[in-house]
Amino acid sequence: MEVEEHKAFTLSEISLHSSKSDCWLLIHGKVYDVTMFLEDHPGGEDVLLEASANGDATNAFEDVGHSSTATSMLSSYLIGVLEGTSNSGTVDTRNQQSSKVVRREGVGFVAPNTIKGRNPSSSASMNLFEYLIPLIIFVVAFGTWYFFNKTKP
Ligand code: HEM
Repeated sequence: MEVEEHKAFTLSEISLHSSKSDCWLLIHGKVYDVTMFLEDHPGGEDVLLEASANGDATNAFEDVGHSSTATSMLSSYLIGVLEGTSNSGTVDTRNQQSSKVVRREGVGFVAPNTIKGRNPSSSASMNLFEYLIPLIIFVVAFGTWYFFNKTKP
């Protein structure tokens, strides 16, 4: 579909589509229908539904640090633009977003960029702790077992 054919939607109209059976996202002034993508999204459907309900999903999308593959996938879900936006979608409505946090079931509220492995500066130290702590536990447990078995009469 050519860009010129895209419909213009108002913010209130876009906000009506934030359910599992009908989910739209507003990213960089463009409107995407991600209903069919919910189940396939590597980050899970909850974050998409949450971002959809929050109004403008631009920050949520950008904060995750999506790959260029993810960004290029956007065009396949494009259905229109935000009213008052040029078709290049340059408007920035991010300040209208009610919240910058996303909810993952059972985990409470976490900022998208704190999700494991997505922040390159913290991922190195995260990995170190992930492996170091179990290793220390294992060494202590083995040492204790060895000590008691060796000192047995
Ligand atoms: C149409 C919009 C979207 C598309 C096409 C998309 C696509 C993708 C893709 C392909 C990945 C895999 C990693 C990568 O290639 O970057 C991903 C990961 C992720 N996405 Fe999205 N995404 C979209 C919107 C969003 C939004 C609005 C959020 C809100 C927070 C989000 C949150 C995440 C998270 C948290 C991950 C990381 C999963 C993990 O590594 O554990 N995505 N997304």
